[in-house]
Amino acid sequence: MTNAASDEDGGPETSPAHPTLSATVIPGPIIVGAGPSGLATAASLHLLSIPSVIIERSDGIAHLWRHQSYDRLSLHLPKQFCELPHLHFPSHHPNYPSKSDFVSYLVSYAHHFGLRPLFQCAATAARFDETDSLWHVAAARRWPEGREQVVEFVSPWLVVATGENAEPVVPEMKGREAFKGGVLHSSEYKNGVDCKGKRVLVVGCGNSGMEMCLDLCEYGAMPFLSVRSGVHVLPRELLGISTFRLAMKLLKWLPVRLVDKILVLLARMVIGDTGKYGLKRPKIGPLELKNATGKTPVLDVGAFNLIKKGSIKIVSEVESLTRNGAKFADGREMAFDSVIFATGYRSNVAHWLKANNKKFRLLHSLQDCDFFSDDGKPKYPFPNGWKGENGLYCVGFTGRGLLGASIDAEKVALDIADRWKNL
Ligand SMILES: Cc1cc2nc3c(=O)[nH]c(=O)nc-3n(C[C@H](O)[C@H](O)[C@H](O)COP(=O)(O)OP(=O)(O)OC[C@H]3O[C@@H](n4cnc5c(N)ncnc54)[C@H](O)[C@@H]3O)c2cc1C
Ligand SMILES: NC(=O)C1=CN([C@@H]2O[C@H](COP(=O)(O)OP(=O)(O)OC[C@H]3O[C@@H](n4cnc5c(N)ncnc54)[C@H](OP(=O)(O)O)[C@@H]3O)[C@@H](O)[C@H]2O)C=CC1
Ligand SMILES: O=C(O)C(=O)Cc1c[nH]c2ccccc12
Repeated sequence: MTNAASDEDGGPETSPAHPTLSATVIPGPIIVGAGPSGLATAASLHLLSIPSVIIERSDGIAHLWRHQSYDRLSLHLPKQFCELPHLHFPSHHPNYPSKSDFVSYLVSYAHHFGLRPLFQCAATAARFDETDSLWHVAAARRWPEGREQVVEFVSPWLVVATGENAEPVVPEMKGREAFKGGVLHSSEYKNGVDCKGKRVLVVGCGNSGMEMCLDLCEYGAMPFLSVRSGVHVLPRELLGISTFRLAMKLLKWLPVRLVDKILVLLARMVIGDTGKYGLKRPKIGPLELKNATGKTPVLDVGAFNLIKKGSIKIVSEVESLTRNGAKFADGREMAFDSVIFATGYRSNVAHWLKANNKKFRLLHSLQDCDFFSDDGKPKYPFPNGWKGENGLYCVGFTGRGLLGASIDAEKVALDIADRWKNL
């Protein structure tokens, strides 16, 4: 077994830096997060014979996929672009695996590489101690009988794999307390079974917002999609092949701006002028925008057609919620039964990686951590955001989905292996 903390094997050792806190010295890297990124890193390390410990706040692997996504979710990219290093998807999985296919792939992946994360174990504070040159990660661990304990893990390496989508973002909105209907974030939406005949306002037109509107229509609800700024809508398939695959092929020969022009032109031929229906395209092309800001184009699986038919109604930015509904930036006011915020997610790194927390740094006169910005993402864009100083690594913050996470994971494992040999 390569992936278990030494407290399960031989009893904890006490760190000299914190005599009051019982600390577990990890014989390899500490990986925070058992999503695809953490699992991919641990598997890649395992193949290099390096043990690691994954700590995960949830009760199992891939929390986002098991608990924070809607029922109809499937991958928008073909499986070849979503697989983790060293293990293919089973051949019987469809080209675009469903959520449950993906979860079962991740479960087999963890099993295949003998990965056994410590569950119900949330990193609450991590810092590099210059006196012992080690990372100290404090975590809140909940035991099966419900007892909670603060534990500490100590290692020369810390791999941050908590994801770009760690916490739902719900914007503060005037009138929210007055609204008497239901309010959800997209991470809580499962399906539209309770929404038949209801007027539902969906705020945010990324992939989640668009696909929930499609789902709501199929359940007989009346969705209204609030759009704040531009968005690129591309059909999931163009010319009979996956749009993403086509883009990857074209990028081998052509610069990104030209590929973007081709994609937008083809999309216009296939689905028409999205701007005419209230979904204006940003000036920057879809791939260039994704690379620069992480903003993902919508890979449409049917919502746009319903927008054209008028089954999904586009409305402008929400100005405020009211007792019965919402007021919009264009002055209109409408009644709604419920509101779903499909307003995205954020990283939580700034809350627990203390070298990145300005207040903590000032209080303890710690050096500035140059690696993460205040939004909890690495300052250096792909492909340079995976390695910090003093054995700090970061996997899955490239703004490039699962493919980016896999690339990071392999780099991190090789780099740690290099240092491992020289210990
Ligand atoms: C609805 C949805 C669909 C998506 N579909 C695709 C797709 O089809 N293709 C694609 O390439 N990408 C997709 N993405 C992007 C997505 O970010 C990745 O697919 C993937 O889940 C990222 O993996 P990750 O391990 O980096 O992060 P996550 O999957 O978010 O995993 C991070 C893990 O860290 C844990 N964690 C967080 N904080 C702590 C803490 N303090 N202590 C301990 N554990 C912690 C979380 O519980 C979680 O299990 C999608 C994202 C969303 C939201
Ligand atoms: N099957 C798949 O592959 C799926 C993949 N995903 C992925 O998950 C990630 C998250 O997607 P998603 O949940 O859609 O989030 P996104 O971050 O992609 O989109 C958020 C949307 O909410 C809007 N928004 C944010 N804040 C506000 C605000 N204060 N007021 C009004 N509008 C606001 C944004 O508008 P603006 O542009 O103006 O900021 C944007 O339209 C993405 O990478 C996405 O591709 C999601 C669903 C399915
Ligand atoms: O769905 C996501 O969040 C992804 O990040 C997948 C993805 C990575 N690179 C892209 C480029 C265009 C569209 C989707 C993706």
